[in-house]
Amino acid sequence: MTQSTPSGLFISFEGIDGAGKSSHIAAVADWFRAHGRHVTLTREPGGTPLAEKLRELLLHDAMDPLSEALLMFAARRDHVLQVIQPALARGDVLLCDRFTDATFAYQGYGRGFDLQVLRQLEQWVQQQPEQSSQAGLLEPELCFWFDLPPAIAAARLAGARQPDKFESEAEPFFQRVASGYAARAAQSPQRFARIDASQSLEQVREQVLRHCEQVWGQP
Ligand SMILES: Nc1ncnc2c1ncn2[C@@H]1O[C@H](COP(=O)(O)OP(=O)(O)OP(=O)(O)O)[C@@H](O)[C@H]1O
Ligand SMILES: Cc1cn([C@H]2C[C@H](O)[C@@H](COP(=O)(O)O)O2)c(=O)[nH]c1=O
Repeated sequence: MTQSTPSGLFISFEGIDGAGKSSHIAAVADWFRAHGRHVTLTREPGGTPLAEKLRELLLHDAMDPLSEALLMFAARRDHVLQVIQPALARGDVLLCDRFTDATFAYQGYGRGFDLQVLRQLEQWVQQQPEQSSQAGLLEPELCFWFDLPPAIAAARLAGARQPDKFESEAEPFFQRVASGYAARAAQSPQRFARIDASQSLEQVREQVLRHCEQVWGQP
């Protein structure tokens, strides 16, 4: 069950590396601020001092798929408790650069890690007490999914920055990750807004802001 607090709004941004999501989060933040909302901007893995330390390990150190999945969820647990739940309880719009859909796409589909184990970890980390007003699984109300063929993403990233462990993966890995996002979107179409990220920066921004207007722009 998707659950948000009465007034807090949880939105995530997803896609393969280089799909362009980070280029548009600030525009969404500005859109909500212009509509009178307080915005918390954060990211995964990361978002707290502990989770940022884990991010360094995750993005740069070789490890087996189980260690990678456990560290992703350990970072997430701290992030949920220290940042996400408090922000939603305050009624903020919380914009998160990646969340658990990334774990299913990268560790599940990309690495081939057991999806059932990921679902169990998700329950442990994101389940909120039944007796609380936010009972159910904590997850984004909406995920902006920046959909882009891996070959185009790779061309955009080439030379843009020093690649980390994930960005150094070859195209077949990103084909699997992309199929993971497509599968997640097919399973929960009401939670995903697919953005055609192959268009120009300006056109992509228009798609994203049009979606904001349609969903949250009405008085
Ligand atoms: N629509 C676009 N057209 C052309 N280039 C783009 C477009 N969107 C982003 N870029 C460029 O592609 C590169 C990757 O963009 P960005 O960092 O926003 O992607 P990302 O999805 O956040 O990647 P990552 O997840 O790896 O951090 C940047 O150099 C950015 O300027
Ligand atoms: C949350 C999360 C992230 N990842 C991967 C995906 C990216 O390659 C990096 C994060 O880098 P970004 O530039 O900040 O997007 O981490 C992952 O594999 N699993 C996850 O759950």
